[in-house]
Amino acid sequence: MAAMANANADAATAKTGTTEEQEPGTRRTPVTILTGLLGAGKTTLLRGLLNGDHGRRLAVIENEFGDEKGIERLIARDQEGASVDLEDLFVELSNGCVCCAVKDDLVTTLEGLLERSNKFDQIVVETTGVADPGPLAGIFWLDEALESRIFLDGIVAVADAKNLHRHVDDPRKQAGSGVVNEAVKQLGYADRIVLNKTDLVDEEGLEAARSRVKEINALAQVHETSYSKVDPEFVLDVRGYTTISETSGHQLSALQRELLAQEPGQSAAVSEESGAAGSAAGGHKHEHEHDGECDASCESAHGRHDASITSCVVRVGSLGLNQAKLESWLGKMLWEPSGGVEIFRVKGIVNIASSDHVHILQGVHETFEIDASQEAWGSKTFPERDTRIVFIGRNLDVAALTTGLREEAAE
Ligand SMILES: Nc1nc2c(ncn2[C@@H]2O[C@H](COP(=O)(O)OP(=O)(O)OP(=O)(O)O)[C@@H](O)[C@H]2O)c(=O)[nH]1
Repeated sequence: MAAMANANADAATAKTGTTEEQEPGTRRTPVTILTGLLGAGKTTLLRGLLNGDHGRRLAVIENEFGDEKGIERLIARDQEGASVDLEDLFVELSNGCVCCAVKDDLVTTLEGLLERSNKFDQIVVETTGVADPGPLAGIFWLDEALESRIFLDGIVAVADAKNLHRHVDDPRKQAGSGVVNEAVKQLGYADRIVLNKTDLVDEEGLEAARSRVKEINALAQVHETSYSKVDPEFVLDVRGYTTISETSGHQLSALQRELLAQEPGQSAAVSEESGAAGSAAGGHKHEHEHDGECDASCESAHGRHDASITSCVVRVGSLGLNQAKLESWLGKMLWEPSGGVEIFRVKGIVNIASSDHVHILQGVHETFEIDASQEAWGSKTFPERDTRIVFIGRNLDVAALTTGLREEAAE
């Protein structure tokens, strides 16, 4: 509990740019997105969290299937399981796309909920019925300028070790099949993966599940569980998207270690620790603008996917990059991808030629930001200028990404 209070105090401090004590009621509330296929163990995990002795008061927001086909109702439950009025927030989730029409509603409603109630320290959004957590992540990873009272803490995926292969390598959902593989996508977006139901597999089966998870997502920390028993901190204190000024030196070093642990140009091993990263206060995110309706790019976020989702790390050594060019290249990669490429998650340490400071790149779905950290190149943690970017996505071609970065983003 103490850790949480401190973390929130830090966040409030960073946001106002002062070291003053936070005003009561001004702290930002973390939002956790909980994803995973039916039966993987999400409810078991939630039950454990709601009954857990971690000191956080959780609001769980889940979809309630309504009478009308395709319409679900979001309800919140507090620690005692009592449902909390969400002002009849109805959201069309049937196609998994909440990125367009309901973005503002959802955020406003959650903020309203927080205004009215000091009952919650953290919100967990369970995404049953939403195959694709990407658009939700984009919604909750809000711009500092919005003065939002909520922030995205992390995406947690629960996977069933016994059935992982059956879902992830479903022959009906392979490359070129034109069918979305939700299981792969959920793992691809995750910051933390709870590899559950380990009691139902032998060591060989577990190893196979473990390595398949790592192939898909090299960045996420993975915890193997039976009955979703995890340390609450593992899923509730991810800080996966916090701004750099909210990020401790420890976390930044963790990100550095994480990136260093990855071999260039291939699917990488899962790191020991996941660091939070982001931008300095005052940085701004680059978002793909939608105009209220589901457009073609929105369609691509939930329409046709295959199972060719992996992670890779792109390195360009000491080559100095130009921030504007890098932003423009990333915008192109994220918003106008070609050749079947789709990037879910991007995270890295970047050498911007014009700056002495280590820059951090952070992106999810169609939103990204690059900003200076307080660390300078030449420090113990960052002795040499060196760019390392991890991409998680579909049809990634590490050679093409490296060439693109070299040719289009160099100073
Ligand atoms: N053997 C075994 N059973 C488990 C484990 N975790 C959960 N279960 C059981 O699996 C079933 C599904 O678990 P839930 O937690 O309801 O899964 P869920 O992801 O919430 O499922 P939906 O609500 O349908 O999306 C329940 O009967 C659980 O008791 C586990 O680690 N091992």
